[in-house]
Amino acid sequence: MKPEVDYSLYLVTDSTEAILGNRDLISVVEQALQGGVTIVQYRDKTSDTGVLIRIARALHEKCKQYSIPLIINDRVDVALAVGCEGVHLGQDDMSVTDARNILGPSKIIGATVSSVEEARIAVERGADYLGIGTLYATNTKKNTKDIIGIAGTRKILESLSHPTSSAAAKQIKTVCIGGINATNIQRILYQLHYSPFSSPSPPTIKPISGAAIVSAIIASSTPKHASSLLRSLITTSTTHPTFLPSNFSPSPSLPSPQTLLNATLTLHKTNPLTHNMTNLVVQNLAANVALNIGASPIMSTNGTEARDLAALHGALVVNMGTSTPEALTQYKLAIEAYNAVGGPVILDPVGAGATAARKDALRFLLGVGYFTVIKGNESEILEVARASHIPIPIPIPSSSSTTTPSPSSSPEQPQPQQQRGVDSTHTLTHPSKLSLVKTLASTLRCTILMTGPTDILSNGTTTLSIKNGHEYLGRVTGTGCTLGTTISAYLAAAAAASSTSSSSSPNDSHGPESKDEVKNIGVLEAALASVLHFEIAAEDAAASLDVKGAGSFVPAFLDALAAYREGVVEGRLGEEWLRGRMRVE
Ligand SMILES: Nc1ncnc2c1ncn2[C@@H]1O[C@H](COP(=O)(O)OP(=O)(O)OP(=O)(O)O)[C@@H](O)[C@H]1O
Ligand SMILES: Cc1ncsc1CCO
Repeated sequence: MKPEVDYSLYLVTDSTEAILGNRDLISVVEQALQGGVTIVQYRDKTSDTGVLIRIARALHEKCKQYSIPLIINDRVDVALAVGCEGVHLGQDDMSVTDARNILGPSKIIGATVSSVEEARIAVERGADYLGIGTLYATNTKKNTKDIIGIAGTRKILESLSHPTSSAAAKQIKTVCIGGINATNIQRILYQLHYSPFSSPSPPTIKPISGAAIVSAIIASSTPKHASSLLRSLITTSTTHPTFLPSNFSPSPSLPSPQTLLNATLTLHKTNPLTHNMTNLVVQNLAANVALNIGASPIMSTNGTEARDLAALHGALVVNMGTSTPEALTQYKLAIEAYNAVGGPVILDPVGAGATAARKDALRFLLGVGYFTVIKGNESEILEVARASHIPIPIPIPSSSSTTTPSPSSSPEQPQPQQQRGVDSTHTLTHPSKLSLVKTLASTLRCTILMTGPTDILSNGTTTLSIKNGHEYLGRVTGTGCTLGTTISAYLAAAAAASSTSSSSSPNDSHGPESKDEVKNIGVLEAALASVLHFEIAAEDAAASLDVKGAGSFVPAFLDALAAYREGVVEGRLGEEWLRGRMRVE
């Protein structure tokens, strides 16, 4: 009988100097077993057969003491010699069929796959589980060909659970591998719908069964502690992962005007901190926008103070506008600090499609942590989609546009234009934008806002088009960036209000009376409320008699942002008014 295996914390060993150092592998694995790894794979690509068998035998003895299965990488002969529970085969190793013939039906056979086709073949040949990857580049694996990210892994999981897939595909166990550690494991499992139970949720995707870890345990100076930390992170990831703000809930439909007004009242009442790691161009404007909407801004690019700031229940904006290699390490510290306490984090990948350095920076940041909201103009969101391995829609053919094919483009298909600076190109049809934003949101399990004359907002379930705003916004630099600040303030307020009693407030006002109303302000509601505050204020400012152009628009806009908040707080701007002003569908 094949043993029932718990794949949730799958340890893969590495005996190389860079990872294991001069420590004894058996003792490191024993500590990992004490910490709670649920399955062990002995992976050693260099030792001679005699050494492999000796170490495998010793590892098997230890694993048996903890009733944990031992799998041998590649070497079916070694697995046979020691009589352990199974083998793991790479694409260049013996085929699953041959291994099954040699080992028989009772042994566990796993296969590495990095595409839907490889997964299909491994299932057909009778593999028990799939090692899907590489998720992220690591020091030991930098080959970008195999790096498939969250979207590539999800594509494989989706194919396995497709209605037309075989029963074996639906039942097969799966683990993800590549660059997984304590800072990212919850986000990865969340984005891959980890479930210790086999019922798929949502039904379109088969949940991942576990995560394979190499250096986060083997290279750790305290493998027992590293393993037990990972184990507890896996366990809590099924209830509420730490990085999710407390008000996170997938909203089913268009939020009501009253909920949106409540979001503004909550912002006024909580006066939240908005921590901006933003570009040099917009520092001052962003701080002034924050003050006028009713938030408390701090502009800080020093990642070492992020933990202290994250404890103040604010939100973080990471804006790549003028970032440097050094800035990226500071962003990482800050994102980790906010993720650790469930503080909302907004990513604004400014100019992400313009240069190789920005493309790399975006890929780095997407691997660092969870973003509650990712906002950007069309070019920037297209680059987020590329970085997330999501197919790019075909742009509107334009005889006047000089399209620059991207490296991945097929010769026949026009590709969206290369972003020239921080400004956006406008090449997609509205339906393509809707579909892209929705797919991106559901793949990354976050909220995406694509700005432009019509903004598109989606949490993967509800997708909205927002037609408010004024063309002056497009003629003032950094309005997209300051919209990011505005969103952060609304998210922080909604998260703080949902986790504390609505009675504790620094400002007196007619705030939302019932705690339930506050609880209804999820991420989508807060994001929509912030966009409407920003854009209706822009419309009001542009209509002011003193405004003659983009220059005089800026001070009037700050005034209008404050006037909007005051109007809502004083009850002059109510439900009917907002219903008449919002152009959302
Ligand atoms: N023509 C327009 N009509 C109405 N609103 C607009 C128009 N152009 C931009 N906006 C609004 O301006 C804000 C910023 O969006 P935009 O797409 O210009 O951001 P961005 O390119 O990231 O800006 P920046 O890089 O200058 O910060 C959004 O609220 C958007 O709705
Ligand atoms: C102009 C500009 N350059 C880098 S950031 C920025 C502000 C608008 O995004």
